[in-house]
Amino acid sequence: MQARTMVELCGVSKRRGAIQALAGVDLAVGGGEVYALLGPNGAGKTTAIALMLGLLRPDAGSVRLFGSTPQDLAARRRIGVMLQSAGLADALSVGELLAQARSYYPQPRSLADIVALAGIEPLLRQRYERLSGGQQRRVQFAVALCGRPELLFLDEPTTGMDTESREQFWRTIRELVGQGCAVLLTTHYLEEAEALADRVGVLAQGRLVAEGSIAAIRGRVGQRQIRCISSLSEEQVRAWPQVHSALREGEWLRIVAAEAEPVLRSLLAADSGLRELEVQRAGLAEALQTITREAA
Ligand SMILES: Nc1ncnc2c1ncn2[C@@H]1O[C@H](COP(=O)(O)OP(=O)(O)OP(=O)(O)O)[C@@H](O)[C@H]1O
Repeated sequence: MQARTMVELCGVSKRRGAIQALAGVDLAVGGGEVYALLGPNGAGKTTAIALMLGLLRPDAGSVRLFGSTPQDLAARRRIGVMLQSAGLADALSVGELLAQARSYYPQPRSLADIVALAGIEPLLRQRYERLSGGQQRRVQFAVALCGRPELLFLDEPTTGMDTESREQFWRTIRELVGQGCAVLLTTHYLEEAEALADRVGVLAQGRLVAEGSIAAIRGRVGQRQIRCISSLSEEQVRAWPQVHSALREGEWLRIVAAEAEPVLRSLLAADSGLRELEVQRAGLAEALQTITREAA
């Protein structure tokens, strides 16, 4: 449990139609923390957010938002939300949308600050429905910032944004986090999780199957990939301790091993003609694939 818990799911289960969308999930986001919820399509990420926002109620377990129920108005005033479906009034201009969103809060963020943080100055007079998908995402972000949220929910926030917009978005998130804002983020862009998240939770088929820092998640899959040009046979290498697999691709030998060093020693001792030796850690993508495959 984090200090100053902002939102938490305790033993939460939720069915959606015939699907067990979440099963016994415990998860908490602490003050000033960026928590990235990752997992394949249908893993339950959006369902988890909908429960935290009080849009759905759990079948079992409990949901707390700032220590209250998510339906509590005072708790809801402390959050900002950017969902996959925005539900903004299409025919309004961006300026009108922001005026409307700011009017919901007793002490809204200034328009100038919102516009600068979201980078939407050139869009203010345009009608929302005429904006591109990436521009609409930026406006949705601006709307989420209107109430000076202490906790931001961002469900796949940068889908459709170009590289520059995405990087500006990341800089803004870091600035807000620097001011003490916490973030619950879902994303399919692993570089986004790597750029922003203090902690990662991995959902697979409704269960939280791994949780920790990016380094810890990567470390759960401690495998090393070794690549070299060698005349050794796959069979010979496979017989060595620590080696999970060895595969020949033309003159290249590709080895996956639990630990690199003993395999490297054996390779160098067995093949004096060995060249182009490369060793890599499993990346976050490989780690997530392995974790979700093992969970299945
Ligand atoms: N309204 C609904 N009615 C029935 N089943 C639903 C409904 N919404 C979601 N589901 C099912 O619940 C499961 C979890 O869906 P959810 O949207 O939470 O996944 P997700 O991890 O957010 O996926 P994605 O990465 O595609 O956004 C899926 O199997 C989905 O088909």
